[in-house]
Amino acid sequence: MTALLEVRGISVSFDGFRAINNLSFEIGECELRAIIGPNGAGKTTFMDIVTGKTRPNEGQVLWGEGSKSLLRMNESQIAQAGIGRKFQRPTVFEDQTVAENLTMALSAPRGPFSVLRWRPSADSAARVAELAAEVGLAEHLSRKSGELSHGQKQWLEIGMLLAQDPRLLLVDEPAAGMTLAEREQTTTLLRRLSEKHAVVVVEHDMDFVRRLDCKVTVLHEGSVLAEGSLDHVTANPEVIEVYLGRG
Ligand SMILES: Nc1ncnc2c1ncn2[C@@H]1O[C@H](COP(=O)(O)OP(=O)(O)OP(=O)(O)O)[C@@H](O)[C@H]1O
Repeated sequence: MTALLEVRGISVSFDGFRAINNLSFEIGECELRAIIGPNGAGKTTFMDIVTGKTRPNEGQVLWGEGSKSLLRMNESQIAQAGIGRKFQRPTVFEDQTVAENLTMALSAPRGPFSVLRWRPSADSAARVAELAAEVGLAEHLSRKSGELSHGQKQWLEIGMLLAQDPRLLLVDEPAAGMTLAEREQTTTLLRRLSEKHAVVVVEHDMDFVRRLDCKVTVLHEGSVLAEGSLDHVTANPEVIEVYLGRG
């Protein structure tokens, strides 16, 4: 399998503290992966490096068929290359409807100036309806986003990311603040998305990770401690020691 994203031996230090320490990671096209690890393991810093927010001191971050170096691109170039990131807190425009938020997201790849000239078309309306259906919001297109539940806002934001047609989606702690029913719908959504996109989910909630039913990467002190099925990694004594033993 050729990797879609390949991270080789990255390290980053903040004031002499090694937050990421010789970390290597690979994900293939249409693969679903969960990243777990205790607080401070380096999960957020890892995503910051992939999306260009933080530059590593060492290592390589390679993308796509041509193994292009993401380290030569800025954050917006990386997003346009096909990496979408969803932060933990939803950042939808609360005064706009679901349809308006999705429509704005569709216009985004055309760049900041073209957004001003961009006008919704029949095609874009169809795409907005398709995106809403994909994230379970087909019935809510005309609702103000501020009226949605926390989980629905998270799905809307995922829909907004999908509008840019990313090849890789990075999703940070989606389960936080969700009801059990919303968490279950979110695992179903993420599994379905991974049929067409690579998806990396950083998550603390073990029941959520179990339902994702995918390969798990355990980070600890900025390195990969274990990798494999959830049952495999949770049987690893080192993982139990550093991670599960504290929970
Ligand atoms: N900009 C920064 N300056 C200094 N230290 C930082 C910076 N960013 C992260 N760190 C440190 O790097 C380590 C890794 O942090 P990171 O946020 O990546 O961990 P995490 O696995 O995402 O943790 P959590 O599960 O709590 O979100 C932590 O010890 C953190 O304090």
